[in-house]
Amino acid sequence: MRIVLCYPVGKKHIDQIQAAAPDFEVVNAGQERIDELLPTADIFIGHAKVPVNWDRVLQAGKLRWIQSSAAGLDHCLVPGVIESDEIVVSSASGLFAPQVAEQTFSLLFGVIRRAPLFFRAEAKREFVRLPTDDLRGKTVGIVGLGGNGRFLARVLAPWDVRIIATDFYPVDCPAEVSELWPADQLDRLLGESDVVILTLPLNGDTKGVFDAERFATMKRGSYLINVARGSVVQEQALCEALASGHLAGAGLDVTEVEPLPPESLLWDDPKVMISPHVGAQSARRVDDSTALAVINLRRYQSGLPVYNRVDKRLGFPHPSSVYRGQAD
Ligand SMILES: NC(=O)c1ccc[n+]([C@@H]2O[C@H](COP(=O)([O-])OP(=O)(O)OC[C@H]3O[C@@H](n4cnc5c(N)ncnc54)[C@H](O)[C@@H]3O)[C@@H](O)[C@H]2O)c1
Ligand SMILES: O=C(O)[C@H](O)CO
Repeated sequence: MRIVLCYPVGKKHIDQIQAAAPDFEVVNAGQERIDELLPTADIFIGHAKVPVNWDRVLQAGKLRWIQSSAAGLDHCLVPGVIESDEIVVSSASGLFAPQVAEQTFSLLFGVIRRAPLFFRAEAKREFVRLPTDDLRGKTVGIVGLGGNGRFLARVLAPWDVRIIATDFYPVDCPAEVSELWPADQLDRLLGESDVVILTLPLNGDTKGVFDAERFATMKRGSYLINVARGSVVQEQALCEALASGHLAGAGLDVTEVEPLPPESLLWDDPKVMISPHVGAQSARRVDDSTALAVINLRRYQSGLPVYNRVDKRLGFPHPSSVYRGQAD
């Protein structure tokens, strides 16, 4: 039986996985050999950034479990995997919440404190003083109160903001959140928020949901921060909402196409701050992904349900499955 890995593991991580699954052969495919080796895997741990021939994987009929090293599963939830009764999929939901919050803060404060304009002036050695906005007292709407959204709510609270949120499972409202509504109350959230932060998954229901109508529903002068997936937003509509002045700014860690094409209007807009999908990045990312994989490997082999098991049609875990650092 074979475990195929595809994330930037070192010897330490491979040893940890091997120790947790002594009956398995552990093979580190990396991005270079993932397409070739995935059909031979019983278990896949990782995150393929390169195209994979999933038909070949499904025809081989070996794969039983995917432990993603990413929170977003859009890379592996192809129709054959979704329809399979045999393949379990679990995610890294919430695992990178502190880093995603740091990235959200740098975009959020960057945009409201006009960092893109100041950086442009700085590059020209110009000392340009312009009025800036501030966060205190504003209403922040978090769309998707999972691992990332909840962490953000906690760390935003000291700014005396009113935090409202929507979630697919609107249960267990944290103390920092004034109102938690079901996902279908998105327009209500948009109409009340000065800052909207996207922390929801990309799936059939959420693709392109931020269209011209949604932007028109947002408050005039509000900000959009997207640290989820670029395709949740229709970028043309976003550009128009910014150009008309309806939106005061946007901070984007993710874009519809990555890398963002050179011709995109977003590059030139001084109200926009862009980062190259680095929200989950940190030196400890691989350690954290491996720690969850090891916990789940032990559970999987003992017949216990793995943490962060996703509903494959939705692409995210039920709250009861979420790993919150429980001791095993
Ligand atoms: N920028 C980055 O580097 C980065 C890093 C991690 C995650 N992400 C993205 O952010 C998403 C969230 O990450 P997470 O770790 O918090 O995942 P998570 O699974 O813990 O949280 C997602 C939450 O969104 C909710 N949700 C689902 N559909 C919704 C809808 N239509 N409206 C409102 N809420 C909805 C779910 O119920 C869940 O609580 C991931 O799916 C991934 O695509 C991006
Ligand atoms: O989903 C995630 O974990 C990040 O976006 C990296 O893929």
